[in-house]
Formats: sequence, C-alpha cells, structure tokens
Amino acid sequence: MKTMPPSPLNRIGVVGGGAWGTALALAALRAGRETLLWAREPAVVEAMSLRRENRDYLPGVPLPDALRVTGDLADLGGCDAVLLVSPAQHARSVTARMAPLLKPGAPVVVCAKGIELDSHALMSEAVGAVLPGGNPVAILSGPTFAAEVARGLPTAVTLACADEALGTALVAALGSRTFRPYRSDDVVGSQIGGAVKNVLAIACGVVEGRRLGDNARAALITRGLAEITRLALALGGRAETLMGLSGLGDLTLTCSSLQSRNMSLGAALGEGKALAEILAVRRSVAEGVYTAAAVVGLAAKLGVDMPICSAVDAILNRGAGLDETIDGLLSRPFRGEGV
Ligand SMILES: NC(=O)C1=CN([C@@H]2O[C@H](COP(=O)(O)OP(=O)(O)OC[C@H]3O[C@@H](n4cnc5c(N)ncnc54)[C@H](OP(=O)(O)O)[C@@H]3O)[C@@H](O)[C@H]2O)C=CC1
Ligand SMILES: O=C(CO)COP(=O)(O)O
Repeated sequence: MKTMPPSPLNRIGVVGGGAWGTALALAALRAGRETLLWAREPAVVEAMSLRRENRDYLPGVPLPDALRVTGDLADLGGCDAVLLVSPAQHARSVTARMAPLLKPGAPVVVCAKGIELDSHALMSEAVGAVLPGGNPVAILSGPTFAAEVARGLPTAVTLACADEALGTALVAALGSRTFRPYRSDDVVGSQIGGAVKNVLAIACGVVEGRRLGDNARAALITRGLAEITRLALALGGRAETLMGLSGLGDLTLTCSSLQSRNMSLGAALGEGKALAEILAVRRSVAEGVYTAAAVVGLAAKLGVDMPICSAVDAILNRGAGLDETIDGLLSRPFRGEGV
C-alpha cells in the first residue's frame, strides 16, 4: 500500500462508535493518520478494544491494532481534529461534553446527517453553539454506506469548510485513494442534502414496499431534489452544491438501495408494518424518522413548500394513512417543473 503523506492534522479523534464512526476511523487510518475512536457504551468500547470488532454496529469488519479505542472523552484533548459522528439529535449534547476538553483550535468535522427537532438547527449551528469560538466547524457528507467505506471500497464525499486553508488541510488529512473528499466552502448547502435525503429515502422505501414502481421512485428522487434545493436556497446554500456529492449523490444512493436504513424502514412501512414495530427490533439509527418533523417545522418557518417531506412526516408522526397520503400527493395541482 502507498504510504500517505504527512499532515499537520495527524492525530484524528472520532466521536461515535456506531457504524459510521467506526468506518470513518478506518478511513482515517488508511489515510495514514493516528486515530482514536471514542464510543459511549462500555460494552462497545470493550468489544472494539479487546475483540477488535464492533459487533453491535459494524460486524464482520476487523479493526487493526493501530486503531486506539477509548470511552474517555478527555483522551480527545490530544487530537488535532475531531470527527463528530453521534446521531444528529445527540450531536449538541455530546459536543457540549467534549468542548472543554478539546485542543484549542482543533476543528470539529460534523459527519452526522440531520436537523435538530427542538430548535430546527442545522448540525453546524447546534454544534457551533456549544463549541468555544476558536474551534472551527466543518462538514463531511456524501454517498457513503458505512459498510462499504469500512471495506475500503471507493467512495467520494463533500468536505465543506468556510476557511479554505483548513478545508484543504482536512482533505489532505482524511483523503486516500479510496476515500476522496471534494472541498467546498458551502457549509449550509452541504448539510441539507444529507439531512433531507433520509426523509425522502423513507418515501422511496414506501414506494418499494407498496410496489408502486421504479417510475414513482425516480419521480420522488427528482421532485425530492427540488424540495432539498428550495430549502437550501432559503437558508443561503448554493444550488450547485445540491447537484454534488452531498446532494444528488447521497439522494440517489440512499433512495436506490435497501442497504439504507431509512429506505428499508420505509419499505417496511409500505408493507404495512407499524413504525413502533419496526423501531422495536432496530438498534441502529434511521435519522429520517426525526428529521421529517424537524424539516417540516423549518420549512414552515421559512415558507418553503416541501410536500413529499410533509407526507412522510404525516405518516410517521401524525397518524396519516399510507394510501390517503399517497393519494394526496398524486392529486396535487399540476405545476411548472422549476425549483
Ligand atoms: N451508517 C452509515 O452508513 C452512515 C451514517 N451517517 C450518519 O452518521 C450518524 C451516526 O450514524 P451511525 O454511525 O450509522 O449510527 P449507528 O446506528 O450505527 O449507531 C448508533 C450510534 O448512536 C449512539 N447513540 C445512541 N444514543 C446516543 C446518545 N444518547 N448519545 C450519544 N450517542 C448515542 C450509539 O451509541 P451507544 O451504542 O453507546 O448507544 C451508536 O454509536 C447519523 O447521523 C447517520 O445519519 C452518515 C453517513 C453514513
Ligand atoms: O447516509 C447514508 C448513506 O450516505 C446512510 O444511509 P442510511 O442511514 O439510510 O443507512
């Protein structure tokens, strides 16, 4: 294997011992970085440190001895950059706990995808609100199933950072032949695709479970992209970002594969299972369940029309029936195709 070049951001901390945190830790190791993975649950820390496998969230992937695992947030104090990979609804509280322990100036790269339910805050806002001013925030988002990244399969992501020099340093620190970050300065736009695609993937899963066909799925992806773009523009993001890896790329991936937890949850709903029944047998997070209500609240505040997301929220949170909700979408007035 080619030796990766040295980086001033050599010590990478990864916060979150789920599937994505573990896969990103492996990607950082492959990029040649010293990597420390923090997990919340002692049993997960122990399994990864001693048995060298994350059996709960990423089974079957051996963890090299070079990957250090800890349950102590204070260990992050030695890291030059931290990847925050806790689920979106916990990102703020985990950041608040680690904030006083971070090295001054160390960037926090948010890798969670979602919008806060209570505040309707984007992840950069939620995390930025509890970080000391000197610790900048960046975003890593894109079409990235954790299991594929963990196996070293080729993957590309958007890495967004307002500070160009820091963005370039993060790309150099995390990038490798098979994990290819593309730099952006659109911190807002790069978060919207990853958050909203999870809601749209639930809709596409319903289409799958209800056997409504591939045409319907393509229609949802395309009109879903229009919803994502409208929201991003209203928040100050750029349309071109939504045509990139964090937008169209992630939307296409997540809405086309039952590997997606969100799409498979939608498929189970479409087959007639109740949400509580589906969630009862899952340990892994399906962010769209929470983001649906958050995005509908945020869109209402901004006056942005998001009919597909509203339909998903109605099914998940407001007891709406599947068939009448689908009928409601199909009965909307015809309109022009533009965003
Ligand atoms: N999996 C994937 O392919 C990808 C995931 N993402 C995003 O990454 C984020 C994390 O997802 P992923 O790694 O898949 O998660 P998993 O479903 O694999 O694991 C859930 C994680 O959430 C943690 N958790 C549960 N409750 C809390 C809490 N109260 N406070 C802090 N942590 C908690 C769990 O820790 P514990 O075991 O200690 O409860 C566990 O680490 C999500 O936003 C997801 O959308 C992004 C790209 C790809
Ligand atoms: O974000 C992801 C792919 O980019 C993972 O999607 P799911 O959470 O739906 O599995």
